[in-house]
Amino acid sequence: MTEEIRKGLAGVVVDYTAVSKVNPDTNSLLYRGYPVQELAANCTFEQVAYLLWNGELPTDAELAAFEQAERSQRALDPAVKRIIDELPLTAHPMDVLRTAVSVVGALDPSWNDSSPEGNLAKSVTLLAKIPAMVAYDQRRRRGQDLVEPDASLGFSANFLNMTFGSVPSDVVVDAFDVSMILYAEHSFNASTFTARVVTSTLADLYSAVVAAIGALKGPLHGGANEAVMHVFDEIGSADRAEAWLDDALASKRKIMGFGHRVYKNGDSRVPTMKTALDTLIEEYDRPDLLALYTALDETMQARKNIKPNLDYPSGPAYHLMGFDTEMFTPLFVAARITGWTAHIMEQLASNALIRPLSEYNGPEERHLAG
Ligand SMILES: CC(=O)SCCNC(=O)CCNC(=O)[C@H](O)C(C)(C)COP(=O)(O)OP(=O)(O)OC[C@H]1O[C@@H](n2cnc3c(N)ncnc32)[C@H](O)[C@@H]1OP(=O)(O)O
Ligand SMILES: O=C([O-])CC(=O)C(=O)O
Repeated sequence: MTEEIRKGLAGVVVDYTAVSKVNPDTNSLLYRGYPVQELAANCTFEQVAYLLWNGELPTDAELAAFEQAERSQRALDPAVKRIIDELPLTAHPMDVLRTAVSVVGALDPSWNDSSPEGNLAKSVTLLAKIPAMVAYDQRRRRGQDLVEPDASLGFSANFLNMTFGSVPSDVVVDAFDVSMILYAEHSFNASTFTARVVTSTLADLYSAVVAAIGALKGPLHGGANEAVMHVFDEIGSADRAEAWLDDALASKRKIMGFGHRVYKNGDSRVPTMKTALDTLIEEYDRPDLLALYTALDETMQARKNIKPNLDYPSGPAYHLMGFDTEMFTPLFVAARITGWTAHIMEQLASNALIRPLSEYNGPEERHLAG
C-alpha cells in the first residue's frame, strides 16, 4: 500500500520556489518578495519581467538595455508568418500560438543551449515575439494586414498598436499593462508545473513552453478568461443573471471565472484588475457590462459563496479593449511567458526528474491463453 492518494496533487508541496509566494491566508501574492499590487501600481510589465527573471528590479541602465533587447526582437519572422498563414481560421488562437512558438524553437540554432544565459536570451526572445504572433492572428481573422512593431513604444502600447493599428488612450494601455503584470506569475499552477515537468527531463525551454501553452488552454485554467465572456454573452443582461445562474448550478455547471485551487477567500489579484476594469467601463461608457458583472458575482456569492478569480475581471476587460473572445487566453500567454521561463530556469538550477508514483487498480496479473 502506498501513501494516501491526493487527487490533483491538492495540497501537496512538491518543491521550493523563490519566484513568487501565493499566500491564501493573507490573500497576498508576492513576486520575488514584492506585493503584486505595489508592482502593478508603480512598475511597467517590462520591469516586472526583469524582476521575475533576475530576482531584482532593474536599475535605469539595466532597464534601458533590457527594453532595447525586447524591442529589437519584436518582428515576426517570415517563416513564422508563413506558417500562421497556412493555419485555418477554424484553429483556436491558442493552437496557432502553440504552433508559432514551436516554429521559433525549431528555427533557433541554439535551441539546445540550456545555460542560464542561453535560456534567459530565449525568454526575452519569446517575450518580444509572442505579441506579434497574437496580434497578427487577431488581424488575419479580421481580414487585416500585419502591423509592424514600433520600437518607440513600450511593450503594452506596441502590443495594442500591432493588434488594432493605433495606440489607444493611456487608460487602455495602463489597464492592459496591469493585466500583464497580474497574469505574469502564480507559483506552481498547472501550466507552470507542466513547464517544470518537461524541463525536469532536460528537454529544451521551447518544448517546456509549448507544453505549458497546451496546459493553459483548458477552461479550468487560463481558458477561463475566454469562457467568462461566453457566459456573459449567454446571460445577455444583468436582469437575467439570477435565473441563468440558478439554472446553471442546478445542471451542475462550473461557473467560469469563479473558484480557485489555492485561494478560498478570494483571489489576491481581483481587486486590482477590477479597478482596471472600472476605468475601462468608464472609458467605453458600458455601465450595462458592469451591471452584469456585479449581478452575476453577487448572485454567486449569495448561492455558493465562491469568489471570482483573476479571469473574471480580465475577460470583460479584454472584451472592452476590442479583442475577440478567443484571443483572451493567448493574452494570458503573453504575460505568463515570464513566469514560466523563470520557473524553467529555477528548475534547471536545482533539477530532479519529476516522476511521481501511482497506485495500480487494474486487473490482477493474468496471462494469454495457451
Ligand atoms: C487563472 C486561473 O487559472 S484561475 C482558475 C480559472 N478557472 C475557472 O474559473 C474555472 C471554474 N472554476 C473551477 O472549475 C474550480 O474552482 C477550479 C478548477 C479553479 C478549482 O477547483 P478545485 O480546487 O479542484 O475545487 P473543487 O472543484 O474541488 O471545488 C470545491 C467545491 O466548490 C465547487 N466549485 C468550485 N468552483 C466552482 C465554480 N466555478 N462553479 C461552481 N461550483 C464550483 C465544486 O463543485 C465543489 O463542490 P462540491 O464540494 O459540492 O463538489
Ligand atoms: O494558481 C493557479 O492554480 C491558477 C492561477 O490563478 C494562475 O495560474 O494564475
